[in-house]
Amino acid sequence: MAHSNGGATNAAGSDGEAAPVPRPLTPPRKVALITGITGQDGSYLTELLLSKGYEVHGLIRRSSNFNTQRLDHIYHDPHAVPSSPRPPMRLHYADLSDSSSLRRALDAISPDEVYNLAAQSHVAVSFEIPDYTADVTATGALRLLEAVRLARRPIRYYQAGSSEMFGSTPPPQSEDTPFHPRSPYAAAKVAAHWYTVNYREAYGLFACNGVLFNHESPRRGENFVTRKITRAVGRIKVGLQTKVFLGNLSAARDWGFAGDYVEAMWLMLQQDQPGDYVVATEESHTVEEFLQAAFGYAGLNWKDHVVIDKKYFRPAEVDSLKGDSTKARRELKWKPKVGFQQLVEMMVDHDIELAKKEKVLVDAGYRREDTLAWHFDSKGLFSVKSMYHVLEDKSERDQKKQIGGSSKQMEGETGSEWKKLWRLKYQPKIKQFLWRLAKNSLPWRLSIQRRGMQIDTRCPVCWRLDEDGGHCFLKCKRVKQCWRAMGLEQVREKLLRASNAREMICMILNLPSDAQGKTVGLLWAWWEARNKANVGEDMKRTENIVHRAVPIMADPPTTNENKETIAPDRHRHWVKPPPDKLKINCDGAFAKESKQGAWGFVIRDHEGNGVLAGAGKLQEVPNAMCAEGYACLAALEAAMNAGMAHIILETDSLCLVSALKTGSYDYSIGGE
Ligand SMILES: C[C@H]1O[C@H](OP(=O)(O)OP(=O)(O)OC[C@H]2O[C@@H](n3cnc4c(=O)[nH]c(N)nc43)[C@H](O)[C@@H]2O)[C@@H](O)[C@@H](O)C1=O
Repeated sequence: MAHSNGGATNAAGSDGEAAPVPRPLTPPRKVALITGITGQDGSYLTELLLSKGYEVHGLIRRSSNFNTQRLDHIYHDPHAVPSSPRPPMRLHYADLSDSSSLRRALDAISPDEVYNLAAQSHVAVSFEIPDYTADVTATGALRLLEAVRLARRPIRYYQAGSSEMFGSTPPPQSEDTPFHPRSPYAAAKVAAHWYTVNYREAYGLFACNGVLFNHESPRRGENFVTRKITRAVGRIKVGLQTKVFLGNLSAARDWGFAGDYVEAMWLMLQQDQPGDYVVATEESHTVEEFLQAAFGYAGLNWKDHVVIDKKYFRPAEVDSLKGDSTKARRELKWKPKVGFQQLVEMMVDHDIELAKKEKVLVDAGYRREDTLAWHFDSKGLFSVKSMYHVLEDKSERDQKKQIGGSSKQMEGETGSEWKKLWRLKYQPKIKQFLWRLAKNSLPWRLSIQRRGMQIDTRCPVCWRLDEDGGHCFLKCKRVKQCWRAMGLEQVREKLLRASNAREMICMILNLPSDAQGKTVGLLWAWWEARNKANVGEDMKRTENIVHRAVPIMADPPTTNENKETIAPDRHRHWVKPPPDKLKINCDGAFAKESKQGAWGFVIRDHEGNGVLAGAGKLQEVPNAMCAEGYACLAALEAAMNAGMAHIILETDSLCLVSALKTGSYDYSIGGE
């Protein structure tokens, strides 16, 4: 198909007289980016694009659990086959509520086509979390459009619209039918629709809206009515359940097969001109008719099993949807392949098979109520200690992957170097400095530039060469004078052989104590002097730096063994941890109305000095306990990453404390 604007085809300019331009034998494969790739439509679209030779990239949100089940059959962990060529499908972290993450993703992936399928897509849920729905579904689309507009190359954009936008406007609904949304979800989709039209008209973007009517499949989420029904049919058929609770049975929908609908999305982006298209089967059925078809196909009578529950009625309902997809059929040459009855049968067949597998487990003795279980403990009980070990294990494995497997261990690395570091008897700020040095996270000028800031990258001391860690501490003309003045030239030469900062710190930790003290003193004193020079002050003379290094290396152990560490009133005063331990205080907050929350933690040493802190926001939190739990998890993860082994965890959530200590959890807290 031809591309008038922003297509992936390369313009190979030729005026008839120019020498022929050598071309690759096979055209480069097109690159697509999909938001919402882990959903039903994302997985079908990924399969379709891969079958057409595309390289497919998906954006996923950072969250504490993975929900990539629908992609498991396609996705190959790049670590598992490190030598294979560029895998055709890859996942990246980004979030529709964060513009900068979208910009970075587009820069890194440089796609030809972007499919925006991500949304908070449950209509009933949107009444409970309206502003989150608006942020992701409407403003998220706007953020992505803006990123597409600012991208370095033309990109074709698809916006997933919804028949819900028609709301109370009577059927049949076509591209010319006015919108009358009946839920926060539908209103957000209308906004995203018009943002897309506006970016097309204002900036000439190749941007299309697909107004898709309900589309289902065996991959449909289990809280949408069709899948809820077919799951119930399967479980009732094999004897795992007897009743299913539903809301309004008279609502009518135009239900098609998701696998057919993703083809329409793709076709829209292959046209000469961008446009908006209704995608529908043009056949409408009520929820009751769906029930009849599904239960009837399984030889059951739905009336024996369905119970009406008011809780599933919505504050405002969309009564009747039936699409008119004439335009898509004419211009895209698209039509659905799977009809209503075939769709119902496909879903019921799938869910009966699924229920049979469940039954096997139940018959084998797994018949018990769902409980929270800690997978890493044989009894399923959670403990902070086991969590620490799990995280430590993971971090070890990740590091091995990064350095190419266990055979390439770094010099001196035994996995215990962090413990060694935190046990050193220097002041906490110096230990923290060493840790940041090992993690390459000190703000050398080259590092700042790599994070996107335009600055002069030359060393602020010698002004000759670019400043990175190696230059700053080992190679700068002036720092070499300090090493020599302290009689540490041999140590410097040894450190120069380290292949990275972490290896250098390992070497320092393994030095004899006298040389180690001098080295640490010098590094710290040099860093202090360099920081002053960096903000325009005069650079200190060598003898001043050496003079400053001496008290650091001679700093006595900062133990507090004789001081009282337990305050009389434990509930009112923060109690310092003992000298060989660090204390984590964490807390979570939760707003019931918005289901939003926040977490934070601070880690302090035995003198009360803050060593590490963190905080963040949470979306869609079901209850306060979850926010507390998240705070605890974030703090432990941070402590583990920093190699802090001896820690005390303190939280004000009695419920969490009791869950951690006993492994049981009071379910009534979340009201669920
Ligand atoms: C095109 C559009 O399609 C979907 O939105 P939806 O039409 O709301 O889909 P649904 O399966 O949640 O509801 C269909 C009808 O079924 C009624 N209904 C009765 N009893 C239950 C019930 O128990 N659960 C549910 N979920 N619905 C029930 C409910 O009141 C409604 O009238 C989303 O993909 C959306 O993202 C989208 O864009």
